[in-house]
Amino acid sequence: MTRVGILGATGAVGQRFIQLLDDHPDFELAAVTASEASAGETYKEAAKWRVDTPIPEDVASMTVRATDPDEVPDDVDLLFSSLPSSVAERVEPKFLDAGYVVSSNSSNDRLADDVPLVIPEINPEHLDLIEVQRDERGWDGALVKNPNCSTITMVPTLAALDRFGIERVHVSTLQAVSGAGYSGVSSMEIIDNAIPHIGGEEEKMETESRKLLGDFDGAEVEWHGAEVSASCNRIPTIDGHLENVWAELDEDPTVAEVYEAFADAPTQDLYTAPDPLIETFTEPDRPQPRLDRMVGGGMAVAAGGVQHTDSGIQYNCLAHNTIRGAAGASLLNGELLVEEGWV
Ligand SMILES: NC(=O)C1=CN([C@@H]2O[C@H](COP(=O)(O)OP(=O)(O)OC[C@H]3O[C@@H](n4cnc5c(N)ncnc54)[C@H](OP(=O)(O)O)[C@@H]3O)[C@@H](O)[C@H]2O)C=CC1
Ligand SMILES: N[C@@H](CC(=O)OP(=O)(O)O)C(=O)O
Repeated sequence: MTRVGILGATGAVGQRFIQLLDDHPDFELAAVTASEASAGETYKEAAKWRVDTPIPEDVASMTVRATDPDEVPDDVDLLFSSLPSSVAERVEPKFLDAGYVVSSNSSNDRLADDVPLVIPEINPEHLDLIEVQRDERGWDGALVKNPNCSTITMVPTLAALDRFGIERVHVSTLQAVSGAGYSGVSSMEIIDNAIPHIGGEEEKMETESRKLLGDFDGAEVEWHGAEVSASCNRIPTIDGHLENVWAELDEDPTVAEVYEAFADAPTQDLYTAPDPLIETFTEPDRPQPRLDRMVGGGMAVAAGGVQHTDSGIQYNCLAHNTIRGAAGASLLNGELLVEEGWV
């Protein structure tokens, strides 16, 4: 068993970690941290539990610790981080200096040259950037990031299409309110409405996707050369980000060849990894958030509606933003870190 901890365990993503870690065959939850305001309380007292399964009994009675390396037991081998990025930026390096391996969902440092930004099925080899990171930063620990939830929804489909050569991508998103956290968008703002702006999200999709699809030569990642432009919108769904993608390719595949490429997407032999990675739908009105966000236990990407247009191949994709887009993504990176001997 690998003993794990969660930094920011009482939040929306932290709660998903707890749900996904319950009954995990290889990970044992040994520590939960949050802000000073929650430290010292039991988890049940500190967390405003919103997930649709009960708090596991053993977690409910755990004492929440302050988010400080001195508060976390030394025998914890792996930490998952779901702190606000402004906090993570300040706090994660302290854990890395103290020798912890951190699989983080927070957006700080995702684009740093020496930080692996990883989707295990797509670019597991980027994990070897840890060697470069340790040389450059002098850390005994290691920092690995998963991408933004909208980015991770689209990138597996782009990786599949890259066999035809991706030149240019346009994407328009319809993102669920849970992506902004429980108090992120007020009901008066979002009911009967759509908001055509999510701060920083477009830039994240445009940059993180190119790093994820880039080539790693053992020393650095050369970003993919495709042009990516994104337009991000908030809509009143609870979970599941739906995206309309236009991909301009070097080759001109048939619709059937595109579906075949999606169905061939690689998988990983890891506990939380779905198989297949991409569930395909040939019905023109799928995928839909309410119907399809739980494909592969919330860890798969749903894709469908493939057609030829004057702007290239057009299709729709969808993933669960707090599972594949957040806690599940970090958890899967943790499983890869263990599998590859970094923990
Ligand atoms: N919600 C989502 O769908 C997604 C979120 N993310 C990212 O994941 C991260 C967490 O998001 P989310 O769970 O929604 O956020 P929440 O605000 O729900 O939770 C934040 C967590 O961090 C803790 N925390 C806050 N301030 C501090 C501090 N100063 N020191 C230590 N701990 C602190 C909170 O503890 P306390 O309860 O004591 O305040 C809580 O446990 C963010 O970086 C977010 O951008 C990424 C993808 C999707
Ligand atoms: N911005 C995303 C959620 C999020 O927090 O993303 P990131 O992990 O890049 O901070 C959304 O609103 O749906």
